[in-house]
Amino acid sequence: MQWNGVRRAHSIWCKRLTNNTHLHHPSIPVSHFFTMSSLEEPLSFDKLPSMSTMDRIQRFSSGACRPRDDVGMGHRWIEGRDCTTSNSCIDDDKSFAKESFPWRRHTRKLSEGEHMFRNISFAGRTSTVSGTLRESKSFKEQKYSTFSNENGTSHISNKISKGIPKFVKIVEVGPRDGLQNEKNIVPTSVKVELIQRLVSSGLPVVEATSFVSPKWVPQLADAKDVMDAVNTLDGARLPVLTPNLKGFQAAVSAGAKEVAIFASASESFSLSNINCTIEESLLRYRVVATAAKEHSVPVRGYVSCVVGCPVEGPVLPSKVAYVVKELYDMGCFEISLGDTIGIGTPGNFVTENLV
Ligand SMILES: CC(C)(COP(=O)([O-])OP(=O)([O-])OC[C@H]1O[C@@H](n2cnc3c(N)ncnc32)[C@H](O)[C@@H]1OP(=O)([O-])[O-])[C@@H](O)C(=O)NCCC(=O)NCCSC(=O)C[C@@](C)(O)CC(=O)[O-]
Repeated sequence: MQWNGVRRAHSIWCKRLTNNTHLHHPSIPVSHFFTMSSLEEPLSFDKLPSMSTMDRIQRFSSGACRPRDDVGMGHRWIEGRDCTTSNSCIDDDKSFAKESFPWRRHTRKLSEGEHMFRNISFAGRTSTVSGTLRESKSFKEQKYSTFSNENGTSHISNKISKGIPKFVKIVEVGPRDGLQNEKNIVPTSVKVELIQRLVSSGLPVVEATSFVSPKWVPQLADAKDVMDAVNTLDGARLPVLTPNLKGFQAAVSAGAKEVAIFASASESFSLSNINCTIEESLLRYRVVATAAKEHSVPVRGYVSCVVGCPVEGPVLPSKVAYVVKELYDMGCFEISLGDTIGIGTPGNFVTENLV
């Protein structure tokens, strides 16, 4: 599978950046994407027919432990705390406790009542979330669990095998999503080379950068220079994030041929990430979408926190559906559903009646 090829072909830089690849199912305009870590489920898609039911459940459940070799730089997978092998998460957990906790892509199980204390950094802004798992917003209280009985297991198993797409579209977002939280500024030339290599590896879509406020995301302040250098690359689409009209105009001036707008299904996440409510963001994005239409620039849409939010906990599907419909009505040709904090497992999706 292409994913394997990408991981093998590149240096540790690229390995880490494939941690930020988003997968899209192309057969419907509204597609699901889950931000995957390096040896996550995509690697197993092609192997699924030969896997036993229990293998499938383990691979797709939140209890799976990531072998140390497969942990990308800076992306620690801390689930599976019960592991006891030399590849176990126990060591990871110790160092995990010492390091700062980027808000995205990390989850870990805490015992009931254990204190949760996180520095959550949304693109340059850091806030602290603290509480215990007994508190009302905890995922545990909200019945985030994987099925463990036989009926549940076979139900998930059936769902998984029926739902496996025949084709998976990879949207590589490493140069943008992978870099945006890096403290040390990566030189523009390195970013450009990274994009060139990702494109030459055969990836069809490589999100190149963001035309966002440099005050919020200093790492991507060179968006114009990056785009100037890569906008003539053949062989892949190179969308860029645009949070508002200003960003859209700058992107188009720099030669961007596709843009992405990014809303959230969680009010708190929207405020933290783009400093406005969901409704305000949709107003902005309508303006961007209209301008994009005038310039014949395709617009991808993102909806973040479709399973849960680091602040609010579980997110209702109806909230997700609302934002998706708005983006769809604006003209987004594709909408990615983002499991932004990496908690989505087959048994983890909240149904309206559980909340
Ligand atoms: C949305 C804003 C701009 C609001 O930021 P704000 O501070 O509320 O906006 P503002 O309009 O008051 O502008 C503040 C300053 O930024 C400037 N500014 C304003 N817009 C731009 C722009 N486009 N390009 C360059 N500069 C800009 C503007 O000109 C002004 O400059 P000043 O007058 O102070 O010198 C800010 O919050 C922002 O840039 N946020 C971006 C955050 C971000 O990039 N987050 C990460 C991406 S989202 C994500 O990762 C989720 C996703 C997509 O991966 C999906 C998933 O995984 O779930």
